[in-house]
Amino acid sequence: MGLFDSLFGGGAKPPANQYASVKIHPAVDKGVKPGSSSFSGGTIKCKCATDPVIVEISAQTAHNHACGCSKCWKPDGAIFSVVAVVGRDHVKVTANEDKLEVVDPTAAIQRHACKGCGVHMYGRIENTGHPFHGLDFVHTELSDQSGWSQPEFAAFVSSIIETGVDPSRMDGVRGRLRELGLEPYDCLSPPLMDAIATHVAKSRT
Ligand SMILES: N[C@@H](CCC(=O)N[C@@H](CSCO)C(=O)NCC(=O)O)C(=O)O
Ligand SMILES: [Zn+2]
Ligand SMILES: [Zn+2]
Repeated sequence: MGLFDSLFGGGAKPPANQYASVKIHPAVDKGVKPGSSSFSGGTIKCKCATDPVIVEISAQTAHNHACGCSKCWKPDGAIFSVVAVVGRDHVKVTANEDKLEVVDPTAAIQRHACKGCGVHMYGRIENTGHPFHGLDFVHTELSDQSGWSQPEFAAFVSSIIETGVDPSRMDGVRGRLRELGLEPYDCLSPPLMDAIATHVAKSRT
């Protein structure tokens, strides 16, 4: 055994990017880009080559995360979406609003999608009793600006199986998420789950 191994316990050290071949989403696959604390918003645009839908977001986003659920919009080939929240008063459609339709009016989050390209431009909660009422869900990868808040964790990870990922791939997926610093959870992160439970507890009293 060499000096290094005798000092540090021996055994092979795993490479830092052991799971780099596992693709999560183009916005994080090369590493998570930090947001900017001085950033205060910008615009997002759908993928239509002509007459794109444009949405102005006049604030920094929060709680950005990779989401494995079946309902959030994902770019082609991605197994996760990347989605953040922002106060609904800071979200304004500024071009081609007539191209938007609600994907599923019965869902808690009403996702307004472009009829031309299918991209979800914003998800809004209309139920005033919902813990996240007042927050809209947006995909900041649709923006040309940089500085948006960075993804912090991965939510609804087990849900990727519902949209076709083979269960045998889950160790690799969770391994890659951890390498990227996106702690994987099968629902939301503990602070968000606590916020939901606090809301429920208060609404019972
Ligand atoms: N296994 C389900 C989970 C769907 C789900 O509950 N998604 C969450 C998170 S979306 C953004 O983080 C949610 O709040 N959904 C409410 C809604 O979509 O209206 C699945 O994969 O479908
Ligand atoms: Zn479009
Ligand atoms: Zn989701």
